[in-house]
Amino acid sequence: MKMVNVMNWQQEQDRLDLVTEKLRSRIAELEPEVTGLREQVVDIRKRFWEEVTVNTSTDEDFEETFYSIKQQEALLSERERSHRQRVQRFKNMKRLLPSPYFGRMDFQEDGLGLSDKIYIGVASFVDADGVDFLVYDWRTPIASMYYDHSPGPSTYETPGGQITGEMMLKRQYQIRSGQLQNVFDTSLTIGDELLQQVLGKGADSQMKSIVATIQKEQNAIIRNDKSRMLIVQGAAGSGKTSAALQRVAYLLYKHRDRLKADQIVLFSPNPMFNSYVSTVLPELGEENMQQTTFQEYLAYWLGSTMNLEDPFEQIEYVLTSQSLQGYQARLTGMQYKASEAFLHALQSYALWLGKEGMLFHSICFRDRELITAEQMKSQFYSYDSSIRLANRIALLREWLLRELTKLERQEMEAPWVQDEVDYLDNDQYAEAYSEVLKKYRREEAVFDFTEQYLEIYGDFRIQKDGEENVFDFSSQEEELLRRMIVKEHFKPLRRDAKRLKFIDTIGLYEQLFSDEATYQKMTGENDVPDQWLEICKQTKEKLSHTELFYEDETPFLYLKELIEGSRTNTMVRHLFIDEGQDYSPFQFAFLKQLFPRASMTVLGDFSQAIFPQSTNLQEVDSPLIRLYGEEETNLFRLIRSYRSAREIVEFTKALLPKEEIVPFDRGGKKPHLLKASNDVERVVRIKEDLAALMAEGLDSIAVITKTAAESREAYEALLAQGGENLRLVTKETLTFEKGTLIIPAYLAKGVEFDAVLIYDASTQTYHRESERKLFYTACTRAMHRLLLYTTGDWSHFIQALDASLYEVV
Ligand SMILES: Nc1ncnc2c1ncn2[C@@H]1O[C@H](COP(=O)(O)OP(=O)(O)OP(=O)(O)O)[C@@H](O)[C@H]1O
Repeated sequence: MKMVNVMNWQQEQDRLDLVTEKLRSRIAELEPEVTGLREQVVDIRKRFWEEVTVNTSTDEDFEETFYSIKQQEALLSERERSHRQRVQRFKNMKRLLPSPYFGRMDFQEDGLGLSDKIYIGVASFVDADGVDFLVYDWRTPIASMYYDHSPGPSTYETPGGQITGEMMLKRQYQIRSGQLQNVFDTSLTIGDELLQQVLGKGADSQMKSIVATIQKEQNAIIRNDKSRMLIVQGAAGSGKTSAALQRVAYLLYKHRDRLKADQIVLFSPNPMFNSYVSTVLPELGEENMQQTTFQEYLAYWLGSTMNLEDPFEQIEYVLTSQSLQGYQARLTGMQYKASEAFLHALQSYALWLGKEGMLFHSICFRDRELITAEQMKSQFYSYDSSIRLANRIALLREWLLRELTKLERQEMEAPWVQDEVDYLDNDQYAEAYSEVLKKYRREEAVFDFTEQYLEIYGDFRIQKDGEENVFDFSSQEEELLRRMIVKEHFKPLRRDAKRLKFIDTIGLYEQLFSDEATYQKMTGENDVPDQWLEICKQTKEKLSHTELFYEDETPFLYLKELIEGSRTNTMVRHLFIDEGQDYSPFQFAFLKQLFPRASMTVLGDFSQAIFPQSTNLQEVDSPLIRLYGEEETNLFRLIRSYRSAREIVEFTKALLPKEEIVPFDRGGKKPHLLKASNDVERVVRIKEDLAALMAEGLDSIAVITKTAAESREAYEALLAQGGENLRLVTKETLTFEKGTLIIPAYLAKGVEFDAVLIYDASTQTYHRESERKLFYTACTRAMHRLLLYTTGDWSHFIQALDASLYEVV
């Protein structure tokens, strides 16, 4: 690091003052205009019809009116567009004002004499002449050089080709309220002083933008716009989430004329994470993308008819139910149901169903089968087998609706209808009649009804004209009423038919889990997993209660869509999947199908794969690479870890077999190991440590446990010892707040804390190889301090470490 000398400092402050002044005066200049524009637009809207001549008496007049309206419309939308742009510019200037830029580079382009001073900030600011860029937006092509190069020969890409030249100077600034706080000149060997400062700070309840200190390897990810699929395998704390959010902002800028924030979707690991990252984009002056979780999607489509297990219940089972019967089979089932093999099995199964084996629910009415499952089946297989399954289902639906209409007509004669009519006393009768009338007028059946009514009313008139007393008004009215009654009763049948409820999806999914030979016949799959029959038994047992295991939910929905026709969302253009290692190959294939027009960015860390259905992101034959093919896929690896102090990274890195992770050089304290002789002593110790950490100024602390039950136990034990201001985090927790949290490791994914206390690092708790990654994930949440506790023997993951990596206290 080299601090700039006093003379340069003064020059920089003078330049800053100048830019600040220009910003101020432009803001003052624009303010009335921006407000004026808004009023103008409102005004045009209000007077829209006053301004157009509405005259349609002749063709010519009509044409004139038409053009007059068109003209008004064009004027209005032009005003609106320019209004929007101006407001955006105005907002950008206001955002720039306190800290107009964070970087500068002096660049001499080859072949040009003078070097340019390029200042970089969160938005562009052009001088009044409209030519001179006082500040460049960090997303402009030239600004890329700032992140990619140190002083020396440099290049950057523009739409017109590559520009080369010499970077003479690279400078970083910290500016607050228009005052220079720090100025650093950087070079390759000196490193990133600003980053040192930023990383030394405390954790926040909201993620921050990293725009001022984006690293070269992150910049490549942020700006890569070439491939359909971008995969980032990055160590814990290497900035995957940060880079993803910067990438969203970059894409919104680069494609601002055609891409809107709601065309980008981020899949997050849990709802709390949504709140954690929600301020980054607004901080960068962009609107937030859509955020969701995969579970939310499943719940939307399946939640109303089935009881769904969520991924956290699934992981609790994996972590706590080893001793239960059938545990191993369920685990094997989880893996199989997550695989591409099972996806292919379902595809083949759907083809098989095209020929035989479809299952339907009979349509029943008043304890009678109106249309039997067998009738539907034979109707279904009477359609040409070359028609796609989903299209044949659509044909069957049409057929059913027609059949229902016929049956409805027949049903009018049924005695129960007459009973129902008779049952009405006079008042009720009149009331029901007018109710029925009103209702049918309101609803879609109105045309249908009017037709019927006219039919009857017409008859009445004809008869009335001819023979005065023959007409029996009440019998006609009764007939109408009978029709209405039947129609009302048939409504749910029609609605269910429209919604394809006649397909026995549960039965079809259940049917798959038959003995090996049948499974092979239906799917063509020769390999079934071990303990197949036990897997079948468990799955069926769950289905019999209209429940689904988490691992069955995506396959179930997929099968449903293979039969009914798949849903697609063509509006979404970019999909971001964070914690990508926790999604199954099956889920990825599903997402690809769901968003056919979207590019995908998948970020993850296989070392943090804590769910049994995980996907390895970077293996040569990873299903993820196969998803769009190698040609369409770019794989990036991030190995530098920014989150934790060096000592913590060295400790956590050693927990993994051979993971390449390079700590960012920020010193701290070694992890502390504390062994207590019993639970009470441990909790008392934790309470004291919490107080000491807070006294050090660390205000975001997490006590991390393995399971939800352990979290509750820790929470209660701490409360019993007089612990204060503790917050127990469960899967229902929606917001992320500062303070002291008690949280299971799987919910702490993706977030970070000043200090992490591992509540129980004993060998009983972290023992199995599959728990190594969970333990690693928990420890890597720590930025500045990591403390581990036990009352028994240390986990053998710790025992295997070199003693120099920690301090026993
Ligand atoms: N270039 C950078 N400049 C400043 N801070 C950075 C940079 N890159 C990463 N960080 C910081 O490092 C921390 C970890 O970043 P982030 O959460 O994005 O990592 P991650 O790879 O998603 O981590 P994990 O997989 O462990 O959840 C954050 O505090 C982030 O602000």
